[in-house]
Amino acid sequence: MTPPAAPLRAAVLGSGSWGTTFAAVLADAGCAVTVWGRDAATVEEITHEHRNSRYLPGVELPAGVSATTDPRAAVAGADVVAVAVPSQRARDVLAPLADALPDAAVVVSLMKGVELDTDQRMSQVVAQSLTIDPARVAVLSGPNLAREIALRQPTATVVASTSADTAQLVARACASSYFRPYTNPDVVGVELCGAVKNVIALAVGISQGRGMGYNTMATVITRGLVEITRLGLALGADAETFPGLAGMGDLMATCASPDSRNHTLGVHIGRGMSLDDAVVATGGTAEGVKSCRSVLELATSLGVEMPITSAVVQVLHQGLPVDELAGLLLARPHRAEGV
Ligand SMILES: NC(=O)C1=CN([C@@H]2O[C@H](COP(=O)(O)OP(=O)(O)OC[C@H]3O[C@@H](n4cnc5c(N)ncnc54)[C@H](O)[C@@H]3O)[C@@H](O)[C@H]2O)C=CC1
Ligand SMILES: O=C(CO)COP(=O)(O)O
Repeated sequence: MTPPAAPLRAAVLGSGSWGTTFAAVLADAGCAVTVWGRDAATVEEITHEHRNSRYLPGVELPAGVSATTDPRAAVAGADVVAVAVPSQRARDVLAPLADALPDAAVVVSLMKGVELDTDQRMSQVVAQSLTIDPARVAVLSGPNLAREIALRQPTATVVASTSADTAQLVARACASSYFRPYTNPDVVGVELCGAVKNVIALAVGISQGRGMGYNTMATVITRGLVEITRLGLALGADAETFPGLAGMGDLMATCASPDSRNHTLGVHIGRGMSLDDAVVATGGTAEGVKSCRSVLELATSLGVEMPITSAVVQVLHQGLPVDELAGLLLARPHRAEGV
């Protein structure tokens, strides 16, 4: 009889809402998990009280999750390292760990952003800053609002990697009775879906903040998916990814849920709040605020048209009055539907 496989050891970098929730997912799937967090009080609370009251109030964490403020200790001996810090901070967090990462470890990005300045996707940032083969990197993305998962409500996700072995290892590490991973070799498509849906959720939030209803929401979501698809195809993604969990699935969850920070921030903007005030009122990381600019830059460099993304950039960063947004989009030349 073959002995049962040894439990995997996992590290999670980032003790915010998704990092802490994913640590619980990994523990429920049978991994021994260490979370790295910057904040000593949060680290203490996770380890000794099995809670993270700042980011996941009311949620009890599995006993198999402990935490440390030392990132090198967190990754020591890990088979799987998950990264859940704000995208724009990933490079600073990871680069000092390049010589601490175990040789056989795979790294999974949980982040949904595109780096400003370089316009790189997070899997590219991960591989570069840790100086590892991209085949050791995976991306996990899907309709995965942290709070629902922390309450163990069922959902599915996509684990993408250019290496089937890497994707399967990450899927094995996180699969449980409430969390179902599907693997996909299309890293570019899965990753773009996760980053750009945040921009579309901002646009939906803005329209709802202006009092618009479901027709507007459905129009923005549907044409938003067209924009995401257009950019993805220009970058070599697989067309089948976009109607899947990482594409349509995540768009639906993020654009519909009041738990989404991007959606919520958009509502504040739609109601007339300044960007600075909306960031504070929303709390947590709303990746679309920064990534809308890098996504638009990427699209422009490829000659890809992204009118909703462009309108969000204009409202958030270039002073376009919110009540001119709809007119701007609807005044565009008429065309045939489709990508
Ligand atoms: N919350 C969610 O439902 C989901 C979030 N994500 C993605 O996960 C990533 C992390 O998001 P959340 O955990 O939700 O954010 P969060 O705002 O809840 O937590 C962010 C964490 O990063 C830490 N942090 C902030 N600045 C930092 C810095 N300069 N250096 C190191 N750490 C820093 C904070 O202390 C905190 O622990 C984002 O890319 C987000 O798009 C993906 C799926 C679901
Ligand atoms: O990515 C998410 C759900 O899949 C979370 O969305 P927000 O980052 O907008 O909260």
